[in-house]
Parts: sequence; C-alpha cells; structure tokens
Amino acid sequence: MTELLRIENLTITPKAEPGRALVSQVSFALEAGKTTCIVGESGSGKSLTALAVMGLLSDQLQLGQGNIVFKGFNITHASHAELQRIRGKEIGMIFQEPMTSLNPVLTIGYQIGESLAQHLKLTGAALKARVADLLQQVGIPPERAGSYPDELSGGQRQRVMIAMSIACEPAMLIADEPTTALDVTVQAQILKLLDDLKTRMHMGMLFITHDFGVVTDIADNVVVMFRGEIVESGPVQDVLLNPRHPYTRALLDCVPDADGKKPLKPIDYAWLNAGAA
Ligand SMILES: Nc1ncnc2c1ncn2[C@@H]1O[C@H](COP(=O)(O)OP(=O)(O)OP(=O)(O)O)[C@@H](O)[C@H]1O
Repeated sequence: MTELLRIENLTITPKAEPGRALVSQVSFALEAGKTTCIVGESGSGKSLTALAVMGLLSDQLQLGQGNIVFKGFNITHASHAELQRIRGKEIGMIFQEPMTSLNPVLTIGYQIGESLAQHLKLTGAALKARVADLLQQVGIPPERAGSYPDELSGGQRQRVMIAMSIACEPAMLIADEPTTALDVTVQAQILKLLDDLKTRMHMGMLFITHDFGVVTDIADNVVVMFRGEIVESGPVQDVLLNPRHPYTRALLDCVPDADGKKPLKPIDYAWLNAGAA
C-alpha cells in the first residue's frame, strides 16, 4: 500500500474575502493503484480541491491553512517551476470538455507528442512510435495520428485527452467529470478504459463526479463533499451500504435503478438542513 497523495485540512478562500471558505478543512488520502472519487453536487468544492492539488487555483483564490503532500513532498507552496515539472509528468489531468483543451489546428498525433517531447525529450522515430503506442492503448487506430480534433467523435476526443494525460506515465491521474459530456454508452466505455489503465499502470486516480452511479462503477474510496466540506468518506462499500450523512443518502437516492427508469429525485434541502444540523 503506497500513499501517493495526502490532503490535510485544505481550506480555500477568495483573497478578497478570507473569512469565506469555499473549501473548508478537507482531508483525505489516495493510494497508488486505487481510485478515490470526490462526489458532490455543483458548487460543492470538488473542482477547487483538484485545482489546488495541481497548483492551478485562479489568482482570485488562496489556500488558507492545510497541506498537500504528493509522494511524501509537501507541494502546498511549491514554486511555479516545480509545479510545472510535476504537472503532466507526475500528475496527469483530464477535464470534462476535450474540445476546449485540444488545439483545433494541430493533429492529435502532434498534440500527444508535445508532452513527450517536453517532459521525456523524445524526438523522431522514438516519439512517433510512442504516440502510436499511446493511441493503441486508448483504442484509437494509430493511423489516425494525422487527424484533427474535429474529425473525431466526442468519445474519441476524450480518448485523445486520456492518451495525452498518461503519455508520461504519471503516478496519479486527476479526472474532473471526464464523461459528463458523453452519451451513456460512450461514458461506460471511457470509464472502463480509465479503470483498465489505472490497474495496468498502477496509477492513483482522483475522479471527480456529481454522479453516484459512476462512483459505484469505479471507486475504491469515496469522499462526499457538501458546501465545501467533507460530510462523509471511506471505502466505497461502507459508504454505499451504510451512508451516515443525510446528504449522502439523498445523493444515493438520485442513482437510477439498473433499468434506468427511476426518475431523478430533487434533493430536499429543508429536510437535509434539519437532518444535518
Ligand atoms: N474564482 C472564484 N472566486 C470566487 N468563488 C469561486 C471561484 N471559483 C469557484 N468559486 C466558488 O467556489 C465554490 C466551489 O466551486 P467548485 O468549482 O469547486 O465546485 P464543484 O463542486 O466542482 O462544482 P461543478 O460540479 O459545478 O464544477 C462554488 O460556489 C463556486 O462558485
């Protein structure tokens, strides 16, 4: 059991309002070869937590107290140059909408090759072979390396983003709602691909979602966030079988049945506030 990432009492506030915590006292750990899902509704602080790990918080925000420890090193206040070295090489990241992250005027092969050239100094035939290998790993025929992003489907574009994020064989992958923009069948294929890659490469995966259905598919551990705080966390079976917090129970109620027919229930906040008090 190798601990990759430990977040201790992370607090994020707007610089202009240091008294208003957007993320408050968040603590959890991630192990190599395991998936931790952060689950919570829109605005619960999931993305800010992930951005803080990458050192990519916007200039209007600041870290309050707390520590981010990656592979035993405290990177909470690492320099821009140190973080740039870690990003991409040690920590890969994929986002919700691949089209906004891909450059429309460059071929996918070139874009996958960019980080290999930058971080691993690969060139020429070695670079080309590694790009082909990565395309193969994510289920895209290597001969598509010369295609442009708009010549691919949404699912294929997300596969390209995954190829880019794993290009340098990072120890950890952060995936922020990577399947939300995809239809259900493609969503399942991408989840399976990420899960297979995690196992094969023994990566730690921090997976952000608002969907407890996704959590049941891929998580080893789950962190439930509500209004900037962790309300519940632990091994996924424990949380699913014995949810202790009313917000977790409300989220679980929103998961459709296997036949997909159960309507999404709106969360009853009046009841939740009373129950959580
Ligand atoms: N630059 C900012 N300045 C002030 N508030 C911000 C800033 N960025 C985010 N927030 C606020 O912080 C809270 C948490 O945002 P965050 O993006 O982490 O939520 P989330 O759980 O990832 O939601 P979503 O699923 O919609 O991405 C939200 O209320 C958001 O409005």
